[in-house]
Amino acid sequence: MEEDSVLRLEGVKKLFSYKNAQGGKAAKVAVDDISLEIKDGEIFGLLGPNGAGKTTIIRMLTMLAKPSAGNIYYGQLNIRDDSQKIKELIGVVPQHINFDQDLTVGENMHLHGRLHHMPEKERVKCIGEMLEFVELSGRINDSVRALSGGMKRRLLIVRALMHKPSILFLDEPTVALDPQVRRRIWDLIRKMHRSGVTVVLTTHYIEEAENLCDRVAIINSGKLIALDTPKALQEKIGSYAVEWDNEKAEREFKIFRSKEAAKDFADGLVQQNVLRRRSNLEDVFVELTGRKVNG
Ligand SMILES: Nc1ncnc2c1ncn2[C@@H]1O[C@H](COP(=O)(O)OP(=O)(O)OP(=O)(O)O)[C@@H](O)[C@H]1O
Repeated sequence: MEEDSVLRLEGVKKLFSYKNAQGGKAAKVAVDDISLEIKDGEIFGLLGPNGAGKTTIIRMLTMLAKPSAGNIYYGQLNIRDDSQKIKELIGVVPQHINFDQDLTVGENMHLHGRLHHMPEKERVKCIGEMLEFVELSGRINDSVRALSGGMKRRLLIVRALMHKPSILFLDEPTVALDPQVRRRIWDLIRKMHRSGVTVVLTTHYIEEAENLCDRVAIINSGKLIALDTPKALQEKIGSYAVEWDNEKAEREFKIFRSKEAAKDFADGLVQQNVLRRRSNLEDVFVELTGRKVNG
């Protein structure tokens, strides 16, 4: 175990059993033997396409689902024996907004605080601070229904911070938000991170993983394909890319280790719309899996 590790997965597996169309028994391996460590103070990303197994991993880490095999440790604590203690350490931001829409902003926050056994005085103080943190102080008495999508998401994030967890999990924190609102959420995640929280998030947005994460685990079909800093992952496959349109007007690309090799290749191409650029995490994903993250 690494010294600065706060969370460790050892051979974690999740199998879902279900009935197939013929009424027979079938099983789906959603998470397949994943081992990794998350370090204190990092922003760690689980990147993969829809159905890769990211949500299932987060659900096991936050004890909403039990692993079929393997172990999960928070420091010395094990999710099987120490779930109560671990619940106090973690905050969870679900993928879907799950406020009580008939309650106000303040009432929803109080509800969450009561679930964590926070006394009223502490709740009032904390809610004031949290709403200020996300510039929603003026909305405390408004119905949650009246907030924009971006505001609801900011509120969802600070609600998960009320009991002062040291690790925050966010499942697709910016899904379905427009680019401007997405950037605002990124700023909020960075701000929380600067205040000392370790962040674990899932995403299928390449840009999100590249911009936000210190390290990224690439997940495909339940398996861990690669894990490193975005820069190191890019450098592993080669830092330079050339792309062009093929005969069917589809984009193709090739990766190179040197700028000169990329330039020579690009200069020799007769195809349309030739572009030279730096490689990115999408290229890493395609090189390693043969498929696109979002396609
Ligand atoms: N309760 C379940 N029963 C059967 N199969 C399931 C169940 N939950 C998830 N799966 C399957 O497990 C696989 C992984 O799903 P999961 O939701 O973890 O993926 P994901 O990477 O989070 O994708 P998304 O971003 O779409 O949520 C998928 O093939 C999914 O259909």
